[in-house]
Amino acid sequence: MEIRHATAPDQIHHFGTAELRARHLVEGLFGPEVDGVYTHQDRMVVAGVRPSGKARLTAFDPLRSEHFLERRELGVINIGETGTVEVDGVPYELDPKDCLYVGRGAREVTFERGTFYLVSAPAHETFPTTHARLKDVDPVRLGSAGGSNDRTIYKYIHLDGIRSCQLVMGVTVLEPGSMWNTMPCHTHDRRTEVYLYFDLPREERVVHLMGRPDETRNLIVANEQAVISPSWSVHCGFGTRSYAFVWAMAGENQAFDDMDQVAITEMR
Ligand SMILES: O=C(O)C(=O)C[C@H](O)C(=O)CO
Ligand SMILES: [Zn+2]
Repeated sequence: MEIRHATAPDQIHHFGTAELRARHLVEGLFGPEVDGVYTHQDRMVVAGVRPSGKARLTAFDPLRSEHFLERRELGVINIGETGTVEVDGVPYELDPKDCLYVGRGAREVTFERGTFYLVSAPAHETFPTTHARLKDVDPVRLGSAGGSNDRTIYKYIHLDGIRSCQLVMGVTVLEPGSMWNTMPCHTHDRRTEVYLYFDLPREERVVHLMGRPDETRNLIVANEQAVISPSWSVHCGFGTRSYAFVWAMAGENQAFDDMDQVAITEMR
């Protein structure tokens, strides 16, 4: 597991493309074993696995704990075909884009088939392990074809959905022909947010914008890559094709709407 330190807003104007990517872009998440990045931005763990047999969630060294979820909670989204996550002997069959929340204290978590994206944050309390299916979630339709941002937000882990200590997590799916996510954009100084882009054809890219609203930078992002956005950073993007993405947050509060909106005319 790779460790990444936090970035302060006054550092970003010194970054060239390579340093910006090294600090904020997460590539190569979906190997046969669970692996990923431990970021000091709100101490989130961003990981993934595309199991070839049965893959196990282990206690990586940066955690210094007996098992991964000893002091943490976990959100899992299946971005591939149907697969199984087993938690302490209980199997959960996740269809494409389904979510599983795993509460603090679970000891043995395994993955079979499917392609699983994992986000974890420190937890002070145990909430029940819960499976939520895409088809059972109330979709929130936003944007318009005219704005090239006609999209549907599926909120899974949030104050009115699956309860958690810190994690807030869901999936946004763009309609064919719509390219913009999260525009107009926002920051939320209370939370770090990580986007994982998926369902994007191999040759296509998302131009992801980050940085302070008045000093943005871009990352060119491929399918199944994630971007870590510090609390002070905007996070939005434009695809060369439609795509979906998983958004996940942790930090001070869990109010989804607690956003500091940025007018398009204020962006630089
Ligand atoms: O398409 C969108 O807009 C989003 O999905 C926005 C994210 O959910 C987000 O940034 C929440 O803070
Ligand atoms: Zn956000």
